[in-house]
Parts: sequence; structure tokens; C-alpha cells
Amino acid sequence: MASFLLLLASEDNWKRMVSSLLCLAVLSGFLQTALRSFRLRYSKHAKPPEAPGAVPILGHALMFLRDPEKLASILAYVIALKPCGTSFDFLHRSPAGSPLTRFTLPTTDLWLVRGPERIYDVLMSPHIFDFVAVSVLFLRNVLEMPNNIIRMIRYDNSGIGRKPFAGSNIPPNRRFMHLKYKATHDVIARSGLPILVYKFEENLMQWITQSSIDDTGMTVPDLYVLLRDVLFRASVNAFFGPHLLGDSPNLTEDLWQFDEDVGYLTKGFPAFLKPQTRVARDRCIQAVKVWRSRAKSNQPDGASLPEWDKHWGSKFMRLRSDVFNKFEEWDDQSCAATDTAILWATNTNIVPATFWFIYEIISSTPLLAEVRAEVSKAVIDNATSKFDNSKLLSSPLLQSIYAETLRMYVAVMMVRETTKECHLGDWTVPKKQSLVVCSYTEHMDARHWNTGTEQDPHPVDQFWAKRFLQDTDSGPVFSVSEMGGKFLPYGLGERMCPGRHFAKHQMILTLAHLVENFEFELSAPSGYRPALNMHHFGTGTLPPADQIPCHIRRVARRL
Ligand code: HEM
Repeated sequence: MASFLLLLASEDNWKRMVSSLLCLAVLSGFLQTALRSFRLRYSKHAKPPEAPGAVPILGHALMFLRDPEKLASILAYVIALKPCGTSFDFLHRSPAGSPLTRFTLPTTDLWLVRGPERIYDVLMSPHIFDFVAVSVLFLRNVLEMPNNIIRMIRYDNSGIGRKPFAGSNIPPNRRFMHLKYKATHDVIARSGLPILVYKFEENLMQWITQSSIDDTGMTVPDLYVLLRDVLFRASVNAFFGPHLLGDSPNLTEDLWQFDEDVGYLTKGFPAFLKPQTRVARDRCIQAVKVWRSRAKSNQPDGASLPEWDKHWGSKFMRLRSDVFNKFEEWDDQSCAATDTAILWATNTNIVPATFWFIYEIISSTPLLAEVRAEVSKAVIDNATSKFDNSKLLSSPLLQSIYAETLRMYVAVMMVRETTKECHLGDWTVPKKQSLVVCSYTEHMDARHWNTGTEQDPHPVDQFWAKRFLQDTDSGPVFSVSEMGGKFLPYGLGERMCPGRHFAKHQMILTLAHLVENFEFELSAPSGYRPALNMHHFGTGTLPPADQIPCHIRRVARRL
């Protein structure tokens, strides 16, 4: 015994014993936490770890409402895979490395879904992760649609696809959501695309020809406002024909005033606190009402509708109206309100996206030179300023800048609600749970993107025109392969933006025509970037927060 004590007392053995005990303590603590996390996570009532920054009672509500910068910083923190505040973070991560994170609101929770696999699960399974609840929020909170319409949309459980969801009892002629979807998507994304592009480009070229900007130039106080107004007019006249703006010239101002608070209203905060926004929205609806009434009394007859006519504009506006007519719930006011939503959707993303696309190019002299060379290669008729559009749109450089612009500046939140209890990775998600997929978490996740080399790094929070280019023996090629579930500017699945093909045309054609006809001199130091207007975080493309004075000069066309 004495010799044993002597042995223990030797310095080496003490050290060994203490370190073994320490190891045991750490291991047992680890196992206990693992067991607790395992039970928590696999139990039916487990909730994902809460995002930091919640306050008592209100949870994250104030952050969603008033502090988008903080929300963005928390999303960035979540992507960085730092511990989220409960036990060991890695135990909460799904095997695919795409954990769920919980935001708390006064009456409900919102689960943020990350990582391509889980995002696919959510956005590609519309029968489980339903869009209707969100569209009802928009109709009720933003457009203040009447209850009979909200009820009708809520009860339509047949989905928007050709085949109704299993178990749906809605007869084919009452499938409002499907019929409206078909009228809108099929035309914008397919048969109606060529005429929309043609009309848009024609309107743009008309502005260029008629603009008072000459070779001595003109200084505009804000390049964003100039581009916004030019694009809005060219797009609205393409979609709705010339009479909407012709009869209601103040529509431009009203729509952008309304847009300022759409995010606020969508979240269900009281509309009466935003009287100016409501007035602007009602004026937009009134303008659309006047336009609809004129279009209805002048509509072309005949079995086959033209793809475009000057009263209805694109055929899809007329087709949508035919769908509304089949449902007694829809009166003039409701039809005009939902067409106002189309007016909003077709403009509010494309305008800031095109602005950033052009700004990133003209604010870099070397990039502008490369872009001009690329654009010149696509000119087919110097006299009429016509391009070979397919050549322009397939340019690797222009496509890379286009994609990088969307990666950097689109911050859209796509909200869904579960129709039944289901599984998402290892988690059990209860029925009626709201989930959100946010493009920002994926677009800013460094693991998804080419970030350059050690010698030439390009972090994800900085714009890099060539991020989407791959070097090959035959020159650089544009690639978005393997970006599924990571590159989400237009969403994913059946609700994916039907305007995406048109949007790409709008952005690249606007750039091409402007750089071929004008020179831009920004009144800002080199490398300056306007701040982002974070007020729009979650609703789509972020506009600039600052004004950008610019001197614009007409130039003799290059070639
Ligand atoms: C850069 C520009 C654009 C971006 C980033 C964008 C983004 C999106 C996203 C993310 C959605 C899906 C939301 C969800 O799944 O919850 C969407 C839907 C929609 N977008 Fe776009 N969009 C753009 C331009 C356009 C244009 C130019 C049009 C019109 C031609 C358009 C028309 C629509 C419509 C009608 C919907 C609703 C689809 C539905 O309810 O099923 N968008 N957009």
C-alpha cells in the first residue's frame, strides 16, 4: 500500500491520472450532450436551434420589421456554421450540412431552411410545402382583397400543376390557381416571350432615339431613377400596351411609392400606419381598372387571339381576364388589384437588377472595355442599332456578369407552409409550419462558389465579374452547372419566376443599347459602390440606398 501511494505520488503518475480523469469528464459531458441533442432532434416535438437575437415576447419580430441589417448579419452568422446557442452546433446539422434554424415571431415560428438538398425538398414538393398560404398573405395584407376571394383561394387545394394534387376535391372548372398559372406562366415563359422581347427592345430604342441627351451630355442627379423610369416605361408598354401609362402618367411614381412598403405590408403589419402607401396602391389599382375597362371594350374578336394587341398588350393579360370572368367571385376591383400585383412583380426586381448590372460594368474601366468589345461583336445592323440577340445572350462574359449581379443583389425569401406533418432531413416538421428559403444564405455561402485562388482571391461578398467563367481550351465558358439549390435568384420548382427568360433579355439588351449609344461618367470616386437599401431585404433585388449622379453623353455608334 505504501509503495502504491509512493507510486501515485510520483509526479508523472499524478499527471497521467489527472489527464485521464479530465478526458473521462470531457467524454462523459460530450456523450450526455450528444444524447440530449439526439433525443431533442429525433423527438417528434424537437425544434431547430433558435437564431440569435430574439427578445422576450416579440422574438425576432422587430428585427424582421425594422432591422434588416441585423437580420442579414444573423443569416451571415448562421451560414458561418457558428454555434447557434444550444449545445453543440454540429449535432444539430443534418447529414447534408444543411441545418434548420428557427426564428420566433409573437404567434408563430419561421424555420429557415439551408443547403441545396433541403432547399430542393422544400421547393420541389409543392403538395407538402404549400405556396397558397403565402399568396393569401399577399392578397390580404398587401392588396386587401375581399374575404370571398381569400376563401376561394384558400380552399383550392388542387395545386397549380396540370394534374391536381391527390385528394383534392376541386372540380377542373374551379381550379382557379391552375387556370391563372397556365394563362400567366405559359405565355410569359414560352409562346409570348418573342413578342415581349420585341416590344421591349422597340420601346427602349425609341427612348434612345428620342432622348434629349446629346453629344455634349447631361448630368442626371440619380442614375438609378433615370434607368428605373426608362425600364419601367419600356416594360409596361410591352406588357400592357401603350394605354396604361398613356391614361395614367402618374403610375410610375405611384408604383414605386407602393413598392417601398410592400415588404412591411406582406409581414402583416398594420396598413393604416402607412397611409401614403395605401393611397399609392389604390391609385395603381384605379389606373389598372381604367386600362382594363378600355381593353375590354376594344378587345379583338376571333377564335385565335393575337400574341399582342395595343389594348391588352401581351396575350397573357387578356387570358388572365378570361380566367377571372369564369369565377363569379371576381369583380372589377379584385381583377384590377391582382393585375396590379403583376405590374409590381414584372418591374420591382428587374429595375434594381438592371441598375446593378450596368453600374458594375460602367464603374470599372477595364470591364467596360471588355463588355463593349463583346457587345460590338453582336451588332448586325449599325444603322438601325440592331443586335444578334442570341449572340449577345450567349456571351460567356455577359452571362457571367448577369449571374454574378443576381447572386450579389437578389435577397428574396420564399415562404412555404406545410400541408401535413413531414420530414426534412432528420427533422420532423409539424403541419402548418412556416418555412423560409432565403437566396441570401446560399448566395453568400463561400462553400458553394468559385472564390478565386490564393494569389487572386474573390470573396463571396465582393462582386467578381468572372466568377461564373470556366477556362477551357476553346476559351472561357459560362457555367451554372451544379448550382441547383445554391443559385436561387428566381426560386426553384413550379413557382420559379416565369419572367426569368424575359428578365435576362431585359438586362443584357438594356446594357447593350446603352453602352453602344452613350458614355457614362459617374460622379463618384473610383471603386465607390452605393449602399444597399436593406428595406427591401427579403422581397427581391435590393435597390441602391444612395443617389448616384452621372454625366451621360451620346456617342457616335461604335464599330
Ligand atoms: C431579376 C429579375 C427578377 C427576379 C430576381 C425575380 C424573382 C422571382 C422569384 C424568386 C419568384 C418566386 C417566388 C417564390 O417562389 O416564392 C418570382 C415569381 C414571379 N415573377 Fe419574377 N423575378 C424577376 C423578374 C421578373 C419579370 C421580368 C417578370 C415578368 C415578366 C416576373 C414575373 C413573376 C411572376 C408573375 C411571379 C409569380 C409566379 C407565381 O405566383 O407562380 N419576374 N420572381
